[in-house]
Amino acid sequence: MALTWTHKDRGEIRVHENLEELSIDLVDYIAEISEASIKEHGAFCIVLSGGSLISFMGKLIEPPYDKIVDWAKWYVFWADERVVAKNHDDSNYKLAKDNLLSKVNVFPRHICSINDTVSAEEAATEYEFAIRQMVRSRTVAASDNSDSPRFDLILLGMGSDGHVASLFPNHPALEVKDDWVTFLTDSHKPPPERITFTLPVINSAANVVVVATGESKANAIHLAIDDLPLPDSSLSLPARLVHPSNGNLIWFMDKQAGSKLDRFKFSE
Ligand SMILES: O=C(O)[C@H](O)[C@@H](O)[C@H](O)[C@H](O)COP(=O)(O)O
Repeated sequence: MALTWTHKDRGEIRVHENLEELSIDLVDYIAEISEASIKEHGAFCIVLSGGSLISFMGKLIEPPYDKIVDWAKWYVFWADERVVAKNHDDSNYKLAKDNLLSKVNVFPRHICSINDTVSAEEAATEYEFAIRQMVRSRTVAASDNSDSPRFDLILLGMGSDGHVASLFPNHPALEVKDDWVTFLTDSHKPPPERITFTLPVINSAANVVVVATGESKANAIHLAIDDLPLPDSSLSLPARLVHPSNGNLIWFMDKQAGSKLDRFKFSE
């Protein structure tokens, strides 16, 4: 059974016994938000990331989800992408396509991925333009209080350095406010060229999920969730800057990633 609680300003925290339990809870949650979004506005705009997250979504292609999810209403985006060809093993698009999207009935025209034939800068500009068109046509909702899209669900992984999407500690991309999508040519993790959603876009979503597993994430999880002064500025821990202004934030983790949370220290 997951241990679940709500932190006063860091959202809901779900600590799972093991990865199997985490993955069942995650797909249940995705299916629930999908259904609610489709009921509310006729579409489900979901944003994916790379890394192990996609493997935790694997149960979506199995019964009962394969049949109960209304795949035809899904619109799929990425919070970040490596600027490589779509058939390259580093591509987040390829990862999701091979393991999820090719196995369910999402319409190819509802999949909004980057142009892999242009530079990182051009790919970021084109991707933002495509999303702006979808906000204009109301496929993607608009935020009520800022110039941002309001995605139904943004799914983020987290690195052991606390990076989310391709927003790395102390990188200038963290400070971009006016663009929805920005680009990097010096990513702290290879490959160096990437595009990423900016913080205002992440923080305008209706629901944001951060998934973190394994002991290597325990320190970053502790710093991102517990009330601690950070060693330097908050820009040193991107996950701490995930804070939806008018939406829900849920942290899905296993007990190894949660092992340094104050909650467990105090209950020992
Ligand atoms: O673009 C990338 O380099 C990865 O997608 C990366 O951002 C990943 O999401 C996190 O590092 C968490 O990855 P894991 O969940 O696999 O540890």
